[in-house]
Order: sequence, then structure tokens, then C-alpha cells
Amino acid sequence: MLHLPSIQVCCLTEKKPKDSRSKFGESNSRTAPHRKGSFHQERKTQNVNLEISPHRAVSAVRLMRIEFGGAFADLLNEKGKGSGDNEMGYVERTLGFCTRDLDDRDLRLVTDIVGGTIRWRKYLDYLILSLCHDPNTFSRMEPLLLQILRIGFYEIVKLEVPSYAVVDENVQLAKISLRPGAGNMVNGILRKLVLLKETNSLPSPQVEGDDRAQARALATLHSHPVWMVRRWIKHLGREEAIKLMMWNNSDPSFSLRANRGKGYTRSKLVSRLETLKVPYELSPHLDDFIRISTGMQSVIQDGLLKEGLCSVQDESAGLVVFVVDPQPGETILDCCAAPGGKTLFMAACLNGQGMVTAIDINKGRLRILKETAKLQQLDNVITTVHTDLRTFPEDNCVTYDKVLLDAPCSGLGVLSKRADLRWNRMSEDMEELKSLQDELLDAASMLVKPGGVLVYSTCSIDPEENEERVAAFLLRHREYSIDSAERYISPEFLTEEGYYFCSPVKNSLDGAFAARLIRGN
Ligand SMILES: C[S@@+](CC[C@H](N)C(=O)[O-])C[C@H]1O[C@@H](n2cnc3c(N)ncnc32)[C@H](O)[C@@H]1O
Repeated sequence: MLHLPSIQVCCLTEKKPKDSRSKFGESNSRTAPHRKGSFHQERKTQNVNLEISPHRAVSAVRLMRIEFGGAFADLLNEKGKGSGDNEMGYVERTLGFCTRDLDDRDLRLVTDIVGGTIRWRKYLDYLILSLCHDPNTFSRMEPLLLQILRIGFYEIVKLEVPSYAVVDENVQLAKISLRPGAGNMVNGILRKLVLLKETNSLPSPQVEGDDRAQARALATLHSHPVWMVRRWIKHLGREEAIKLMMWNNSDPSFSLRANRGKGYTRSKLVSRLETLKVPYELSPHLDDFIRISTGMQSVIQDGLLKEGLCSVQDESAGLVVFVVDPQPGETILDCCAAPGGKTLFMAACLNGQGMVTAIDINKGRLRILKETAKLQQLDNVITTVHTDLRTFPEDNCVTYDKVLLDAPCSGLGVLSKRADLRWNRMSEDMEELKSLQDELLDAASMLVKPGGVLVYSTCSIDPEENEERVAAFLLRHREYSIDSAERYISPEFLTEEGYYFCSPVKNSLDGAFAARLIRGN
């Protein structure tokens, strides 16, 4: 992990600099002083730098925010164009200038570059380090300079953008946002890279030596943390682990669920997508779902999500709802419900009869759930409760027909969509998560009616968070037994034990797991 000097941390805060000097380098003669309250006007007239390609400037700043500011790598770019001004504010505060506004093509490029650069970070850093004349140059490199180099490396090595454009544009960005010397350095390193690529002689870590050394090399080649690679080799074997990493590094595709609760059917969604010229595929597994791999911006801009006509939901998550099998008239408890993807789908299945009680410890996320329920006209069958599941049974003697525990987990099944997650998870998190999952399972089990159903689910592919948690639970709770998921999902998702398991490698969807358990007494 890189160390960020304090002067650079302050550039990532919301505060405006006193003047337009770049905090990353020298005074920038092309920029003008920033006056309070006149940001937009000023941007248009004084601070706009048309020599810089806007998508690269925005990408560099977004990468800084993600790595050092804790911002989430929003691959969906959900805020769409509306976030442009806000983002430009960051760009100006960070770089000392703005660029012209982003158009749709720029937005797509930002999404591609940011997602890809984050995913490939470890591999890109390996290449950059190999091309620096001494290791200290790399370890002491200014964070913004490193982001600019990563962008250039990613564009040349993975996106195969014509190298002259990448070199010129990134040199220019480094010169203007930092100083001329930084531009020279970017020029030197990128030109070396181009030469190596053209002669097919890019450096490559050798997968050899003991297990540890091999895992380290594979981790670099496929850009994942070493601990994850070792864990997957142990659980899946080397070939599957490599396939999984390749899946995690591929461009994610998204599914949309037509919101039946609001009377919006899949065929209506299909007509809308056809009008918008967004290519789609019908889900072979779920009647309300459609797959799209491009065109999310059009869906967002058309207001389909805002109007609650459809939701972004992976089919693997939709299948968990199939395992619960909500029926009209039932009472259902969704224990870790926010932001509500599964709650809303379950509520839509009730056809207005029955109730889903959605509890979550996170007030903000629960508020989102409540607002979406209203938007999707499902608030008549959804009640929200802000509480800690672990103490909920103490104050609540009501029991439910069905209880879903969609537990907090490592998210190791959704790394293709959550590009930054692989770098934020630590191996130590796993132990903490496992004990939390056990505690939550114990609490959830008290809330099921005799004869009722408890579904434990995660978006992890790790057996220690899945099968092992269920096995340990069944040893602690003899009143529960496994109810095979075979009646609710197709055989390709069924494990030998009767659990639902969606494998990114086998099923080309996000990873997910669910166990359906019946309470005997
Ligand atoms: C995997 S997410 C749930 C996703 C949700 N089911 C959906 O489909 O949108 C896990 C949720 O568990 C919540 N959570 C974590 N610990 C909790 C606790 N002790 N009690 C209740 N909720 C908790 C988190 O706030 C988070 O919203």
C-alpha cells in the first residue's frame, strides 16, 4: 500500500484551496484564482483547460478519491451526468483546473478506465516498478503521478489504445497538474513501455518455486491480493482459481428486474430498451430479469430506475428470493435487509397480501430501502425496523413464516462488479465475519415459526462463510434441518447438500449461496 504524504491528503477534502496553485506541484500559470460562490461561471471563463482530455483528468481524480478518500468505485456511475459538476469541483480542487464538460462517451471512458485501473492495480504497479530505474522512484512517487502512470499503462497494455495518444495526453496531464518534470518522467516511462509492448517483451512474473512463490506470481499476473489467491487455490484448485480471477477482471454485465409491484412487466421493459437502443438478453433463469452489458447510462438517463419501474439486481441475488419462495399472505422477516434488493423482490411476489418486515442496523441504508419501497409502490407490504438483529429477539416475541438472513459477508463473489473490494478486504476480516454470521444466524433462528423456513444467504463463494457456517449452525440447533433447494432453482445451481450455489466461473453470474432450513418445533 502506498503512503500518502499529508499535503496530498488535504487536497482530497472538500475544502477549496486559497488559490488555484496545484497542491501537487508548482503554481500553475494556466489557472486563475478561485473566487467563492462563482464556481460555475469561473469554470466556464477562466479555469477550463481545453488541452487536457477530460476523461483522463476526471479518471485520475476519481482514482485518487477511491484510493485515499474511501469513495466507492461506482462502476454503474449511478449519478450519471448529474454528478458531472460535483466531480468537476473535485477535479478543480485537486488539479487546479477544470476541463470541458464530460459527454456520454467521456463518461463511458471514465467508467472503463477507473474500473480497469483499479482491478489491474497490482499488475500495473509491477510493470511501473519494473520500468523505474530504481525502486525508490516508485516507492516515493507522488500519488497523482502514480495514478496518471497507471492510467497510461492500463490504456496501453489492456485497452490497447493507440500509444501516441496515450503518451501525449498523459504527459500533458502530468505537466499541467503537477509540473514539467513530472511530464518528462511520464514520457520516459510510457515510451519504455510502448517499446517493450511492441517487441513483445513486457516483464512478467514467473510462476515457479514453492506454493507461496507461485501464489505471489499469480496474484501479480491476475492482479489480486496474495491471500485471496492462496485461499482460492486451497478451496478451488489452481485452474479454477485462475478462471475466477479472469472473471473478476472481466467487464461486468448487469441485470435489470422489471418491477411487477408497480405493474411494470418484462415485456414493457423490453420495449423501452428497444426504443432506447440498449441491447439486452432475457434471463434464462428468472422471468422478470433482463441482462444488459452496455447502455446503463441510457437506462439511468431515461429515468427507469428513478421512477421505480425497474431495479438493478443480479440474477444470482434474484435466485436467493426463489429459494425463500415468498407466497401471498405470508409474513416474512428480512433480517439484514438494506438497501433492499431482496426485500423489494420478495414484496413484489406477495401481490399485495402479506408483509415483509425489513430490519437493518444501518439507518441510512434502511432509509434508502424505505424510499425505494414507496417509489416502487410496495410500501403497503413492507415495514422497516432499525435495530441490531442480535438484540431484536429479546424485545420481540413475534415469529414469522419465513426468515431471510442475507448476512454481511466478504463479498468475494461480487469482485467483478466491486472493482475496489479486493483491495479493501483483509484476510483477518474473514474470522470476524464468521463469528458475526454465527451470531446473526442464532438470532434469526429464534424468529422462525415452528414449521417455518430460515434461509441463510451470502454473496460470497467462500465455503467458510457458506457451508461451514450452516454446518456449525445445524450442530448448535438440532431443531433445524436442511430443506433441499431443488424445488426452487434449476439443477445447475444445486449443490450435493441441497444448497443453492451460484459460481461466477460456472454460471457467469455473481457468486451467491443460500441454504434453506426448516424449523422442526
Ligand atoms: C449483504 S448486506 C444486505 C443486502 C440486502 N439483503 C439486499 O439484498 O439489498 C448486509 C446488511 O446487513 C446489515 N447488518 C450488519 N450487521 C447487522 C446487525 N447486527 N443487525 C442488522 N443488520 C445488520 C448491514 O447494515 C447490511 O445492510
